[in-house]
Amino acid sequence: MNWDDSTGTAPGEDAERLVGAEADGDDQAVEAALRPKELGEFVGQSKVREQLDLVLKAARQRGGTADHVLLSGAPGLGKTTLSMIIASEMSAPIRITSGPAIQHAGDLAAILSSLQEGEVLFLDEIHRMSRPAEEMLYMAMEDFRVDVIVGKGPGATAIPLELPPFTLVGATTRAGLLPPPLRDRFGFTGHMEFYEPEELERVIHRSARLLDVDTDEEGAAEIAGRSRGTPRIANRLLRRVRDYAQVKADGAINREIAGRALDVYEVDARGLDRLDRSVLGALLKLFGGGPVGLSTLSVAVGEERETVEEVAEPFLVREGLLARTPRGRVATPAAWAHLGLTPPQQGPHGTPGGPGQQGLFGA
Ligand SMILES: Nc1ncnc2c1ncn2[C@@H]1O[C@H](COP(=O)(O)OP(=O)(O)OP(=O)(O)O)[C@@H](O)[C@H]1O
Repeated sequence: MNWDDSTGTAPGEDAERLVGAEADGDDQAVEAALRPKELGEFVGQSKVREQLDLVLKAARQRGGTADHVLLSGAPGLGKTTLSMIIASEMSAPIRITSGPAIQHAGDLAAILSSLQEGEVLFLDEIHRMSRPAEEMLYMAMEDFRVDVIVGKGPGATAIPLELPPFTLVGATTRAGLLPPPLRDRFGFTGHMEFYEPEELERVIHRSARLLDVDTDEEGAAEIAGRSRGTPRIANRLLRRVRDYAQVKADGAINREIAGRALDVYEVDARGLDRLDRSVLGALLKLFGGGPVGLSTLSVAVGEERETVEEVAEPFLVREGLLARTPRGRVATPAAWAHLGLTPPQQGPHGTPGGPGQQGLFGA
């Protein structure tokens, strides 16, 4: 069986969902207020935190600039937050940009040449930078130098430009897409994992304090369980539950209020939303749990193939509810249990419905 642990999401579509991990406009305003400012305040990611703490302490003791840092992991796990903490721990200013914003090498040269000594340059979505900019970055990272090309064609000349030492913090959701020469130039790479429910509870309690919302232990646990391992989603759900508590109750959040609020928003106990449940529901009810081809499944739920594959499936796969196999999508026993359905009788070869079903629902 070919289990796929992809966590990539389609940025645009995911951002529109309450349980989407990408930031939406509403998040951006609040996130700044909720970001931890120091490494000690940053919840979870204990390995990355411990290792980064050493990198930063050592750099401070040497009175130098910290090594370049690469942070990889799914959206909303705290890469931007960590880059700001790196700058603050190094008492350095930070400049924030992203790969898609740097289309020409000249864009990058303009940023690099205006950096101050020790400054942190945060480059989000570093895997989406253009190739010429990427090549310029190699030299800047290694030698703190860039060649600025003046003129065009055969008369073009390269003018070397010295840069002050700086720390590049690159963030990527797809570390595998980075060319090895770029990856190798980072002194430290931290991989951000999804958060455990207890860690998300701490994030929620901290945010509730900052937002001045009364939340008890069980209320925080209820929200954490539906937050898909992601602090950004936890903070967003907390805000929606706060609204509900304010309008429908006395403003305080407990398990019952959190559960009722998130039921209104159609985020279930495991963090699945309407789209996830409709994909899973079709797989179980229409195709007996599969295997079924992606195209057939997409038509059945009335969604684009890409939406099912890139928006709904990664979380279903991660949760062990759906498997991508060479013969198509297959529901796991946990999927039947989650939707409260009984799987069909096991066939002689172990597949729900038996061998007669194989190949029935092609791509
Ligand atoms: N470890 C953490 N402790 C507390 N809050 C956190 C933590 N990680 C993230 N958050 C909160 O989650 C929100 C999203 O974090 P952040 O913007 O750093 O994620 P990101 O990984 O950079 O996302 P993207 O890849 O979409 O840019 C922020 O409001 C931040 O306060």
